[in-house]
Amino acid sequence: MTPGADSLDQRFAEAMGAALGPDFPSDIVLAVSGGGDSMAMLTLAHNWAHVWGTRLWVVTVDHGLRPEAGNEAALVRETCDELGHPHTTLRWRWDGQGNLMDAARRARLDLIGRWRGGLSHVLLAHTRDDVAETFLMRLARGSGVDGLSAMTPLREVAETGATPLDPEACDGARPPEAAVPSGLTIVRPCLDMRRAELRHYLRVLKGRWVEDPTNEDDHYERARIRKLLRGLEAEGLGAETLAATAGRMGRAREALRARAVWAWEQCGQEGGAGDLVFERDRFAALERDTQLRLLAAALQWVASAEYRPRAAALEGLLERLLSGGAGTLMGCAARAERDRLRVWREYAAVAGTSVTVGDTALWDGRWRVFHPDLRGHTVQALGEEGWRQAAPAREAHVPHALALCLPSVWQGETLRACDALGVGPGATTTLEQGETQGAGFKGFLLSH
Ligand SMILES: Nc1ncnc2c1ncn2[C@@H]1O[C@H](COP(=O)(O)OP(=O)(O)OP(=O)(O)O)[C@@H](O)[C@H]1O
Repeated sequence: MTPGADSLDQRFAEAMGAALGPDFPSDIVLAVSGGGDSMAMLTLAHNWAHVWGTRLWVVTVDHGLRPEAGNEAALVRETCDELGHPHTTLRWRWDGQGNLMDAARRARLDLIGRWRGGLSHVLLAHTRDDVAETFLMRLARGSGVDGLSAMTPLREVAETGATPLDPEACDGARPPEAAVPSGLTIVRPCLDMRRAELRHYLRVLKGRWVEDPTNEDDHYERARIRKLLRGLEAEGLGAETLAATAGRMGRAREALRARAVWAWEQCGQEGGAGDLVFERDRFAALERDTQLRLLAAALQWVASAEYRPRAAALEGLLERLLSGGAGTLMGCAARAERDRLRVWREYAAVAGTSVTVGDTALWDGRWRVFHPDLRGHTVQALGEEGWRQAAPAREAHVPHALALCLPSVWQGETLRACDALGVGPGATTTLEQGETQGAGFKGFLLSH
């Protein structure tokens, strides 16, 4: 039996309470596409916010992918006007790069992150059906424990960077900036609800929503998976079972992650050039999953890469290291040294990349270079030429291969500074890998 509207309001309030704890933020962002799930969430959040005196900021991203997208944004706006919440439409256009659905999801979060001002919480309307579908999709792709883990009701996400939002892309109100910038937390209060329950809720309340035709279009993997799921449901392997399995995978992942963090504390260390070092004997004594997990995370951290390396390539590199060899993967170099294993950035992967001193952009996705005296000069890898020019002033003992990939400041052809080597005017280069924000490799391990 489908539960009635009251019980869904109750469950929503409980989910919010569990996710936020006793200190509710005064203002919250709601990402609403106009589809059934998020339109139901809008009504649930409206009822909830009314009780708690919370202000809701509703945002719709118009991906410009379908002619109806503008109408969907208009429907959300109308509903917000009726309910008395500010609504904003953010516009995005695909540049044709990468997988469209993936790019749209990324762009959505990025745009909302830049628009949100000082607000820290964004509500998404993922349901238990989404958990089951994602599980099936990942299963079909051959994912391991990490990929099969269920989404969580609360997730801190990577800082979206300081690129300002283009005012042309924003139609509507913008939340004010906070005195102290905060991280971004995604809240999924509908994660224990079924899509059918949310639609029923909207029908009972005579709420409106738009059915996205791509949800039934077999060109999209998501649509095919939904069909497959309906078939499996008929055979007794329903969304509930799959979602529960995904939940168990999440717990398994937590346990494996905790072991990797423990192992890192036992045998790992950050080097002085953005590299990572493991004590060879202790690393060799770890169980295979922990070794793979540490090596994968090390490569990801050093390369600032969003994705884990492919399993086969990772296994190959691990074998080479364990047998005393070396290799490269994902723009990183790794080698066994006398009593250590080291992973560092491969020079070839950063040669030619540059930012300007004082830019908000990080160099190589993780170095912040700030020199008040050298503003406007170029940041790039040290390379052979920099190594040669630095020779008279080189202080620190950084091996040649590692030094090549160090960020350094250039004025034309002349090396002006390289902090790790003690060259130039003072240490103002910091490792600030986006989402770990100074928490270092341990912070990265904890969040991956
Ligand atoms: N264009 C968009 N603008 C704002 N928020 C969005 C948009 N698309 C998705 N979202 C948010 O992300 C959540 C998950 O996105 P997904 O594409 O998986 O949604 P869905 O299952 O189709 O849900 P809905 O029926 O609400 O569109 C949505 O429930 C919604 O909160």
